[in-house]
Amino acid sequence: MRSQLSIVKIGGNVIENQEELKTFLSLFSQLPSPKILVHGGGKRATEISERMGIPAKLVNGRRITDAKGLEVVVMVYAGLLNKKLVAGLQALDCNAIGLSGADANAITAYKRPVKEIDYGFAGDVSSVNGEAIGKLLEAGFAPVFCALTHDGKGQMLNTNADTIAAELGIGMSPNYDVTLYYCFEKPGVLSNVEDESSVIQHIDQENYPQLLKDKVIANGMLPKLHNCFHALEHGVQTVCIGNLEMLKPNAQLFTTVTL
Ligand SMILES: Nc1ncnc2c1ncn2[C@@H]1O[C@H](COP(=O)(O)OP(=O)(O)O)[C@@H](O)[C@H]1O
Ligand SMILES: CC(=O)N[C@@H](CCC(=O)OP(=O)(O)O)C(=O)O
Repeated sequence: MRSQLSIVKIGGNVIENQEELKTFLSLFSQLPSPKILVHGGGKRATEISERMGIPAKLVNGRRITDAKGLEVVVMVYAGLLNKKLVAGLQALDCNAIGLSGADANAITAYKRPVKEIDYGFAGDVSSVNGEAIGKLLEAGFAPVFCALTHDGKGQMLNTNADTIAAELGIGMSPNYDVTLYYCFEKPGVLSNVEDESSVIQHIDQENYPQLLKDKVIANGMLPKLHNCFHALEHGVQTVCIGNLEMLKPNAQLFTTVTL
C-alpha cells in the first residue's frame, strides 16, 4: 500500500506571529508521519535586508535577487528561519531536519532566463531528488525546507516557497499519495476577501475559470492557485488551502482544490 505524505507550506504571516507560530509547530508536530514542512519568510528577508542597508527590490510581489540580496536570503531562509523552526520542532519531539535544495541534492533549479524583467538569482525548479528525500522520511525525519534551490554547479538560487511545496509534492508523488497544505492567515480562498466567513469549500477545473474571470482570485492567490493546479496535474492527490485550523484532526472550514 502507498503511504500518505503530508507537505505543509507556511508563509511569512505565520512565521512572524509568535502565538501563531507556537500553535503551528504544535499542530505540525502532531500530524502523522511521513511529513515535510516548507517555509517562506519573504517578509523577514525584506526587513533584515533593509536593516543591513540593502534595499529589497520587489516587482509585482516577486523578489529581484541580486548577488547581495542572495546573501541575505541564504542567511535568513537557510539560517535564521530554518533553524528556528527546526529547534522549535525538536522541542516538541518532532525529529526535524533542516534543508535547502542543495542539501542531499534535494532540489535543483536553473536561473530564470531574463525576459522583460531580470529576476537575478531566482531559480525555476528542474528536478526533485525523491530518492534522497524518501530515505530521510523512511529514517523517521521530518524534512524542513527553506525557499532555496541550487543549480548543481555551486550556485544557490532563490525560489518561491509555494513553488517549492508544489514541486516537492510532484517529485514525491510516484511513491506517495501526497496532500499539499497551503497554510496562510485566511481560513481559505474567500469569495469576498474582506469576509472571513465566505470560504469557497471546493475549487476544481469547473469553477476555477469563473473565479478567475470574476477576479475573486487576485494578488497572492493567483500564483498560489496556479501552483495548486500545476501540482494536481502532475501527480499530487489533494491540495488544501486554509489557516492553522485546517491542520486540526476534524477541521471542516478550508478550501479543497482538486482537478
Ligand atoms: N480570494 C481570496 N481569498 C483569500 N486571499 C486572497 C484572495 N484573493 C487575494 N488574496 C490575498 O492573497 C494573499 C495570500 O497570498 P500570499 O501573501 O502570497 O500568501 P503567503 O502568506 O502564503 O505567502 C492573502 O493575504 C490575501 O490578501
Ligand atoms: C523568488 C522569490 O520570490 N522567493 C521568495 C521566497 C520566500 C517566500 O516565498 O516567502 P513567503 O512564502 O513568505 O512569501 C522571496 O524571496 O520572497
